[in-house]
Amino acid sequence: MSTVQGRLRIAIQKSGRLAERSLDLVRDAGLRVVKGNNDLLYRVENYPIDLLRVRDDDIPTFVADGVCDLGIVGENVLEEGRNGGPVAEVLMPLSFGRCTLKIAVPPTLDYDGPRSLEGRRIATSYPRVLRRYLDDHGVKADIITMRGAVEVAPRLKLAHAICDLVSTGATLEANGLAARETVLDSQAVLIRSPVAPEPALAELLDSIVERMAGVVASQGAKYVMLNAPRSALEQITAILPGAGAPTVMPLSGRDDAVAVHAVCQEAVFWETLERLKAVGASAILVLPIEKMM
Ligand SMILES: Nc1ncnc2c1ncn2[C@@H]1O[C@H](COP(=O)(O)OP(=O)(O)OP(=O)(O)O)[C@@H](O)[C@H]1O
Ligand SMILES: O=P(O)(O)OC[C@H]1O[C@H](OP(=O)(O)OP(=O)(O)O)[C@H](O)[C@@H]1O
Ligand SMILES: [Mg+2]
Repeated sequence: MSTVQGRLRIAIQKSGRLAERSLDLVRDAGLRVVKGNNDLLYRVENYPIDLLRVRDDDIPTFVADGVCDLGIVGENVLEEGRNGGPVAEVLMPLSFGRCTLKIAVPPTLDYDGPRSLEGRRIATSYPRVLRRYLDDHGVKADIITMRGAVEVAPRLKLAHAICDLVSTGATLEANGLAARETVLDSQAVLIRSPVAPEPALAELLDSIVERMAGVVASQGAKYVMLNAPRSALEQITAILPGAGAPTVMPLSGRDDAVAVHAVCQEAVFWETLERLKAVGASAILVLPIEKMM
């Protein structure tokens, strides 16, 4: 049973790359968050829920141990936290905090695949994930663990290579390093404790998870309305991304044309609209979707 009587707890990053989007997700799920006088704990005023704001490294353990019922954390941190102890269940990817853990090297290192790392020193904040990668590739190398500023290690002659998170690649470029191997693709995920909440809170927990799933599913989803020649209906349905079966309605005074309404689960690009027009669609309207259950 969860350690806090009468209230659920959600662990989110206090400050950093995931902090704002995590709070947005919680708010979009209908939780009214109020800042207390305690910076560590925010309260939710319309449900018995608290938000625990911590360093992201602590989130997997808090959730695995049942100190928190849910948590939002990067897959990279979750993987690094695996130590044979209890694990949190990954409920869903959240489509933010996307980055890739990569091995990068300076131009002075003659690189020809992971074997080139044999006997070298590699600096990283993810020693466990890197060790697993090296073992999988049969490479023996020394790992130097650094908390931050990993990218300066080769310049300081602390290491021959680094293994660090990359998103735009600007940090690597600024430090004259080139990405060579992908160790892990990562994004933020929602995790759930293996420790059940107290029975009175179980239903609330499930409904919060379901709401968050709805918020994530509606991100990027669009409601598309258009008029189409009846004869082009099949082509139009095929072009609409992730639309399933659209609603088709008659247009008054027109036997040859219909109105089509569809929820598109995947991104609708300008190219999509151009292709729709090319097969005869007109009066195309694309609306954002707020929530989806
Ligand atoms: N450049 C990036 N682009 C997108 N997501 C990133 C990037 N760098 C990191 N992330 C993701 O955001 C998470 C948090 O990154 P941040 O830099 O805020 O971590 P931190 O410095 O370890 O923070 P904390 O103080 O909470 O320990 C990372 O673990 C990763 O999942
Ligand atoms: O490929 P880029 O877009 O340049 O992003 C990569 C950088 O982002 C992260 O650090 P962050 O900026 O979060 O700072 P930190 O090192 O203090 O965590 C990561 O550790 C890299 O240094
Ligand atoms: Mg951290």
